[in-house]
Amino acid sequence: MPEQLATSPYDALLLLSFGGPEGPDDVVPFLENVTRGRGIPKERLKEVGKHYFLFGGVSPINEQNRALLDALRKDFAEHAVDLPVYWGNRNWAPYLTDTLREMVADGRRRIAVLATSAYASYSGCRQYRENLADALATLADEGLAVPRVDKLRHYFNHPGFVRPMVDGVLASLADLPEDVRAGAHLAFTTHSIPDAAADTSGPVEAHGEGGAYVAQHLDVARLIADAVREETGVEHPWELVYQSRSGAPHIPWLEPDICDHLETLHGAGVPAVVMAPIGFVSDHMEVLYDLDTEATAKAAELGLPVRRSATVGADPRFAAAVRDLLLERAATERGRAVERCSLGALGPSHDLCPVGCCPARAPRPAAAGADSPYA
Ligand SMILES: CC1=C(CCC(=O)O)c2cc3nc(cc4[nH]c(cc5[nH]c(cc1n2)c(C)c5CCC(=O)O)c(CCC(=O)O)c4C)C(CCC(=O)O)=C3C
Ligand SMILES: [Fe+2]
Repeated sequence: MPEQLATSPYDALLLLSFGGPEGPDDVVPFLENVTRGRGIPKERLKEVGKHYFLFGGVSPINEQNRALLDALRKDFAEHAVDLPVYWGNRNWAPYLTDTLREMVADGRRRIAVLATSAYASYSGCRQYRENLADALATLADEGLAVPRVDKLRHYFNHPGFVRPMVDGVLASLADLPEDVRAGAHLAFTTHSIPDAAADTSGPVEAHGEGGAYVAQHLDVARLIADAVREETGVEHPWELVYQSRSGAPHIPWLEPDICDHLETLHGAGVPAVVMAPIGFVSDHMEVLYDLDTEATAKAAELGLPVRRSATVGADPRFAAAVRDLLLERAATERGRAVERCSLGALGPSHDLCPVGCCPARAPRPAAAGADSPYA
C-alpha cells in the first residue's frame, strides 16, 4: 500500500454527531437528553419541541448522517482506504456508548473520530470530548478494553468544507430575482453561544473577545465572500450573525440574531439577503426551523427577498476532506511530516486540544485532548 494511503495506526473511523428524534414520541426524551443539567428554561424547551412537532417529530439530522456515512464509505472504497466507518450520537440512537461497545467487540483498538461540528467551542468540541470520556468510562466499568480515541482536527478552513459552501452561496445568489441580485448582502449565520463561552473558546492564547469561535467563523465568512466576489465580479457586503439562541435572557449571547439583522438590513434599504449557515455541517433542524421557517417568515413579512444556501451535507468534496484529515492524522501519529491543508488566515487547527481549550463551566473529564485521562 502506498505510504500516503496508510491508515495505520487507526483501525476504524467513528462519525460522532448530535443525534435527533425520528418520530413524535422521541421528541421529549431527546430534548431531555440534550438539556440534562444545562439549565435551559422550560418555556424554551416547549418552544423547541414545537419546532420538531412541526416536522412530524423528525429531525433530518440522522438521515443526513446516514447519507454522510454512505459518502464516506464510497469515497474510502474509491481511494483504497480500507477502514470501517461507524456512527454514534451524543443525544439519540445510535448512542455513542453503544457504538463504542460494538467497536470494541469488533476488535477496534485505535479509533479516529470525526465530529459533525467544524469549529472550536465548548458545545462544538469539548462537550463531544466529554461525551467520549463518559462513554470510555462506561466501557471501563463494564470491564471492556478501552480503545484509544483521537479526534480529527477542526475542519472549518479545509477547502472540502469551504468550497461546497461557496457553490451554495453562488447558487442562492443566482436564484434571487435579477433586479435585486447585485445589491444582495450575505448573512453568514452560526449558532449563538453565551458570550462567556465564545470568549474562552479555543486554546488559551486565542481567548479574548469572541475567542477562536468568532475568529474561525469570520475567517470562513471572509473566504466565502472573497471567492464569491472573484466568481461574480460583484462585491456583496457581508456580516456574521447568529441564530438558535437559548438560555436565560439576562445572560449575554452572541448577537445580532438573524431575524433582527434582516430587519436592520431592510431598514437600511438592502434589497435582498442570502443566509449562509456556515456554522453547521448539514441542513438539520436549526437550519430548517430557525432559518427556513422563522427567518424566512420574518423576511416575507418585511417584503425582503431571501435565499438560504446549502450546508456541505454529504458533498463528495467533504467526504474527500475527511479522508484527507484521517490520512494526515494517521501519518502524524506514525511520526511522519505531512502537509496540513487549510485556507484562510488562521492555518490548520491543532490535533490535540491543549489544556484550558474551550473550558466547561464545571470541569469534567474530556477524552482526546492534552488533559485526557485516557492514553
Ligand atoms: C455551537 C452549537 C452547535 C453547532 C455545533 C454542533 O453541531 O455540535 C449546535 C448544534 C446543534 N444543536 C442542536 C439542537 C439543540 N441545541 C440545543 C441547545 C444548545 N445548543 C448550543 C450550541 C450549539 N448547538 C448551546 C450553547 C445550547 C444551549 C444549551 C447548552 O449549553 O447545551 C437544544 C436545546 C434547546 C434549545 O435551547 O434550542 C437543542 C434541541 C442540533 C440538532 C438539530 C436537529 O435535531 O436537527 C445541532 C446539530
Ligand atoms: Fe445546539
